Amino acid sequence: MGSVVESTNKEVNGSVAVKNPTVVFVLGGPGSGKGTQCTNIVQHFGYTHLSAGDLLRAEIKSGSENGTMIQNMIKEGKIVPSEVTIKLLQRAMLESGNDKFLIDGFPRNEENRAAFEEVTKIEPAFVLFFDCPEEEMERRLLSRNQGREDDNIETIRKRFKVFLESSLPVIEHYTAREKVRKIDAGRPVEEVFESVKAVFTPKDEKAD
Ligand SMILES: Nc1ncnc2c1ncn2[C@@H]1O[C@H](COP(=O)(O)OP(=O)(O)O)[C@@H](O)[C@H]1O
Ligand SMILES: Nc1ccn([C@H]2C[C@H](O)[C@@H](COP(=O)(O)OP(=O)(O)O)O2)c(=O)n1
Ligand SMILES: [Mg+2]
Repeated sequence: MGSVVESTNKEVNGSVAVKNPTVVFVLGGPGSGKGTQCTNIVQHFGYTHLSAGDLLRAEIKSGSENGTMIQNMIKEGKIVPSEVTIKLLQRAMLESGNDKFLIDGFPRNEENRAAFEEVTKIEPAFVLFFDCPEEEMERRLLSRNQGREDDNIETIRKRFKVFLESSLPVIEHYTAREKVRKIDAGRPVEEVFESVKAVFTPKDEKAD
């Protein structure tokens, strides 16, 4: 017997998908603090955190047939074809049993964005954008110490270039649709989270 959420799931393009999920895209440059703030949001607001980068790294570790391709692209700071990433996101959404998701680090380019919309028919509730100076992001990435193959200065420079050229246009797309909630992410973690909380708290629950 499935859970309540599973029993109301629907078919999209031949595969089962979560019915009417709430999706928030969490975007920002590498090292802007997406993962850190998502952990805080999960604790306070009951979302499931899905990091596209974490899902891709788990896919490499699992020894899947796409593993080598994903690993090479991540090392080069390039963006993996959306077909691969969207399948991982869809599977994780279903497995979570939840219907509220923070999708962290996706969509990272126009191809990601258009394909997700086409395949899932999901429109994000809003887009949380962590805006952080590049020098600060570089400092954070060089001291992240998670043993990531892409946290070296050569790959970091490539990732910054991809962010400016490919990811910022996605943020502009949603800005034009009034979906972007921009946060000054260059401040200490707790201060950034105060601003994040204000975005997630319904207006009628806010103190005057
Ligand atoms: N506001 C902040 N100030 C200082 N360091 C931060 C802040 N937010 C995150 N960090 C640190 O910076 C590094 C990158 O943060 P992370 O959340 O992994 O960013 P992203 O997912 O956007 O790459 C981590 O080591 C994290 O602990
Ligand atoms: N939508 C995505 C997200 C990440 N990737 C790949 C390419 C990115 O440079 C790496 C790392 O992404 P991740 O979000 O974990 O990196 P940051 O948290 O921003 O430092 O994964 C991707 O190909 N497509
Ligand atoms: Mg991250």
